Amino acid sequence: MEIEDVSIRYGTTRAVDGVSLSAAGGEVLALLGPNGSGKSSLLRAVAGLQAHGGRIRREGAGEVGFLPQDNGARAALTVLETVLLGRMRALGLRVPQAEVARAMAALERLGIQGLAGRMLAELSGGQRQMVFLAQLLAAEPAALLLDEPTSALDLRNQFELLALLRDLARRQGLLVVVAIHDLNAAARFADRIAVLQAGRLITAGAPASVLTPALLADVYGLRAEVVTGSAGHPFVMPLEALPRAVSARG
Ligand SMILES: Nc1ncnc2c1ncn2[C@@H]1O[C@H](COP(=O)(O)OP(=O)(O)OP(=O)(O)O)[C@@H](O)[C@H]1O
Repeated sequence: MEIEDVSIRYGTTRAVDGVSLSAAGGEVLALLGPNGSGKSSLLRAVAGLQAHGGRIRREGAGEVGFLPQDNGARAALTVLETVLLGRMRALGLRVPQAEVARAMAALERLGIQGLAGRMLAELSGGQRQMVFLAQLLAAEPAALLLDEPTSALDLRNQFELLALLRDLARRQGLLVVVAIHDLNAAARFADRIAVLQAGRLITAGAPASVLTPALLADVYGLRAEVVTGSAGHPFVMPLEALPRAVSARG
């Protein structure tokens, strides 16, 4: 995937400003940055859902799975498909067994096969988040664009999901681009980290080279220590919030 000089405006707001970035199948790229720094806008543009200046090229075939951030209805169904689902019982469940097995396998990968018969509306926020992830996985995409996929998940589910995504990247050559606020989760599971601030790409590279005290001060306004965790990944420990610099707010 090649993102070249991409800019996105909403009226007079410049949400993304001349971002260039490339990523390849087999890697997990984490998009970091403060609230309003342009992560979601950039992901939506890559997913083909957002008008933008510049160029975005995806090489190779294969579907792109996109998990949007908003917690509302996330089912990737058209209106017609949704209404047709209401006729499923009347029409008889004419989904081939192999497809049901594939869907169950996606649920099992996420450890939520036990939810298969439940109504979506009766699930918790985190359970729903996992269901929509299963929906993406079942489509066996070549690339996954995920906007804060772990925001509603407990610590264990966060860990398992990110580990699963990294495994899929490694074993199936999937490209995973994930916008995420948890710096330590990004450090643990991403091959590369790209940091946005006020729509601009500040830096991109290996977690250990990107997550420095200087960056945390400049971009997040935090005085922080960065230590090397036992797994060899950088681990960020915020110490205090620095006085807000007016120019640094998104
Ligand atoms: N539909 C919209 N109309 C107008 N402005 C928008 C719209 N969507 C986003 N913005 C603005 O564009 C900028 C970037 O927003 P975006 O959602 O891409 O940031 P983000 O990094 O994903 O933020 P967060 O971490 O809070 O999810 C912000 O200033 C935001 O207010």
